[in-house]
Amino acid sequence: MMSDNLKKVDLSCISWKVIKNDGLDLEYTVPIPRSIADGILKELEETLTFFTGDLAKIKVFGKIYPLPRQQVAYGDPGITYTYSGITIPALPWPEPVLMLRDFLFTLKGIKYEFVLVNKYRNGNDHMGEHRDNEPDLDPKYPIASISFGEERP
Ligand SMILES: O=C(O)CCC(=O)C(=O)O
Repeated sequence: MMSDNLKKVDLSCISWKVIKNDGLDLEYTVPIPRSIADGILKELEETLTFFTGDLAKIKVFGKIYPLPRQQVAYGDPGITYTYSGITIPALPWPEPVLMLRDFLFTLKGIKYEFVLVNKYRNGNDHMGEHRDNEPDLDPKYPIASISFGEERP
């Protein structure tokens, strides 16, 4: 399994960059070598299936829209996440997503209990500008984001 290779990532080479601004406190790094990252993306593509039906719709100012991206959520049993007028259930962790959770624990010492996966199929899929200020999020813990695939221009 390609995600097993995360255990081989040399953590001593990782350098973090920091961006601090009004209301922004961000640390970022590119810790996964391209060859490993591409394999993990392939494994994710082969493993994950995305929400359909009502779970693939959002409500903005009372109006219902189809999501302009694909989405699925995983987490510990019983967790749900409510945002933009929908409540999504956490499905059981698939193996490659668990490996990424373990990788984040190794990197930051935080054991995340939930993940929202967003897939942007092409240049039309997107995520609007937003604040992650949902009541379900615990402000004591930072949000972690891992991106795979193409760079956006
Ligand atoms: O896909 C991304 O990295 C952005 C995700 C995001 O902003 C969110 O899920 O709230």
